[in-house]
Amino acid sequence: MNARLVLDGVTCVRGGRTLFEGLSFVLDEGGAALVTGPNGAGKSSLIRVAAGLLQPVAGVVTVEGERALLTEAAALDPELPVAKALGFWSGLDGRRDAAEAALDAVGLSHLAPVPVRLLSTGQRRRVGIARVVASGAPVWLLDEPANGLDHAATAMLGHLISEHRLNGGIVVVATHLPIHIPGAHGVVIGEAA
Ligand SMILES: Nc1ncnc2c1ncn2[C@@H]1O[C@H](COP(=O)(O)OP(=O)(O)OP(=O)(O)O)[C@@H](O)[C@H]1O
Repeated sequence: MNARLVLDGVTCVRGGRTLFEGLSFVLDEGGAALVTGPNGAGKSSLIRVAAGLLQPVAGVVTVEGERALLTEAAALDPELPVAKALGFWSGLDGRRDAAEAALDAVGLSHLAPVPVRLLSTGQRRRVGIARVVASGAPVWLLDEPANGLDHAATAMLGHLISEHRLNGGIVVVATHLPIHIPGAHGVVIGEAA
């Protein structure tokens, strides 16, 4: 996988408050960053900056490779069966066949025919993770990926992240839950106001 993510002197201001200032790090193939900090510190904002959805007031974000974003909003049609909702996205990515394998990777093949609206919180999050896996994108940007996951599903997430990195992918994880990501670059965002 050809992947690289560089933040160079990035400063983010929201609602008139500086969330982080002059933040720099480089992730090459197989690299990971673990973003931690209290509620409201700016973890989600950093993910959005890395995704190109939020413009920093200073600094530059450089990305090589496609990005896949996981946020609270699963962006899955609630009325569609899980397999179809997932297939919609992987189809857009030109990888329709990847949906089935990704659903299997998160242990939810049995839910393929079930409408998204009937999923539990943790199941919905796992389908969101499957969407990231199915995308084939080398740069994963995961905002609170372990929210709603039980112990086994959190372990599964750790395994998927390890596998992705072994394949040369990059992962940025913002979390307030303990997730062990070996060798991850630690990014601690300052105290909440
Ligand atoms: N659209 C916005 N306009 C102005 N301020 C915003 C906006 N979105 C978020 N903020 C503020 O930016 C700050 C950082 O929010 P962010 O969601 O990045 O924090 P976080 O570290 O992810 O928090 P949490 O752990 O609670 O999810 C908060 O004070 C929040 O109120």
